[in-house]
Amino acid sequence: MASRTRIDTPGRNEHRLHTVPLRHVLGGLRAGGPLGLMERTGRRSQGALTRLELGAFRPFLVTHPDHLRHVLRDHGANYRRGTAMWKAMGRLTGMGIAGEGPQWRASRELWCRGLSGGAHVFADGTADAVAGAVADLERRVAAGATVDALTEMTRVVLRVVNPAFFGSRIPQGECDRLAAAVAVAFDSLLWRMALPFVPLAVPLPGDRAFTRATRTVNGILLPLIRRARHAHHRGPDLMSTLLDGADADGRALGDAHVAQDIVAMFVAGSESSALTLTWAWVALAGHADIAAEVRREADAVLGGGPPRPEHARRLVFTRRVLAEVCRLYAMAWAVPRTAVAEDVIGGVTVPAGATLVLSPYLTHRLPAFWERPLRFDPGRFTDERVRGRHPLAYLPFGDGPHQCVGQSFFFQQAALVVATMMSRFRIAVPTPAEPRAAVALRPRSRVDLALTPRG
Ligand code: HEM
Repeated sequence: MASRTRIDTPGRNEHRLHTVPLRHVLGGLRAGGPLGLMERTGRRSQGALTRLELGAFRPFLVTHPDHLRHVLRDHGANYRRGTAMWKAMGRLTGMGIAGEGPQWRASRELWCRGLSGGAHVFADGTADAVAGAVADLERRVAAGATVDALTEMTRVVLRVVNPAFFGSRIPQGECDRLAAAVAVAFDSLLWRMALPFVPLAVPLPGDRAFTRATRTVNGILLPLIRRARHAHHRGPDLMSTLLDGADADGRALGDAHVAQDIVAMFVAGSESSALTLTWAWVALAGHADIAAEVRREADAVLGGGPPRPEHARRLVFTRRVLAEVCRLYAMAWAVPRTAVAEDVIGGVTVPAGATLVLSPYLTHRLPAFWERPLRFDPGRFTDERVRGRHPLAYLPFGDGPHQCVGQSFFFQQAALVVATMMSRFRIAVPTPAEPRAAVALRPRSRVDLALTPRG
């Protein structure tokens, strides 16, 4: 399918360029869509730097852990976010945590401080939110009924977000309305992402929906921020951390900066968490022995009672299961970067301005780093096996300066969600689910969960 244009060190995939001509790109897309094309290309290139020939647009696909270390760590300053996707997203998420430069750094420091301190400060809120969401579900479903996995996981995630982000300052209904509006605004940017050269003055599909949705977002967030700013008492929640923090010039963050950072958090954190939890049910349904082990651990740790913050740390096997879900269903299947200056990666010249697409999804399937990569095996995440692996062979949360700030928050809430659900329900997924590549890795069709309360 593909041809090799240059071989610097024969037999060593990290030192050659692999090219995929346009007709093969189109053939691959027709046969299996974007994800099918990626999987086919990944199998052929086996970690070699790959150039996809798409006419005028010729991105490099980067999957080898050594190359990822080069781009994300060793020469990270040369690879920035300035791709069309990030530029379009900037209209929604601003130039704080979702940007680059000094304002991004100031925002990042605040979010890291809030989330690392928060892991214990708002952990009670997280555990209570999980308990409440699962109890609601128990009340709503009749034995054997099926529910939409993604809808239910989104509901749980948003219950957790409210105390963590807002100190439960807004009613849950408003938090859900905010999340829905952020999702609509984000989806409406698709045309602007695809056609970044079209000026804003020229209307594109999605523009009106974007304006309406951002009006809703601001209508909910800005009054909330103003009230919190003038309140006498502020809590340990993330919005308070932002309000008490300073920007790159040492000034308090403005209302718009705080609002855009919160929107960025919804975009980065909510859907990815809900989707990963959805994939966890798909994976467990296909592996009865692993599911039984998760249930045994849930019963032993929770003891039939509600989840508590300290349980998250003790759910060791469940966390390994989640780590393996993040490997096989890497939400951020493609992470774009732009090269600022010309560079050489593994002997291959990458020109200034080139687009690079890093693909954790493909890296996680490289047989040179993962034995039987398609097998679901949480045993890959024992401390010993993690230590024995290339540090960049596993990067569902990215790496380098922009590495995810919500990783430990995700594992904490997700472990509690899985354990609480397992201790309350017998869970089946009646129809197998396959992934498709949208901005995140989504199921091709609705994933049903058949739930039977355990009594
Ligand atoms: C399964 C869940 C999640 C996955 C797979 C995930 C994945 C990622 C990845 C791959 C990146 C790096 C993007 C890049 O390099 O351009 C990232 C960044 C980020 N994530 Fe997550 N994430 C998850 C959950 C969360 C949560 C729960 C939050 C917030 C509470 C969050 C907030 C962020 C933020 C703010 C960034 C940007 C950091 C920066 O640019 O400095 N993520 N995430």
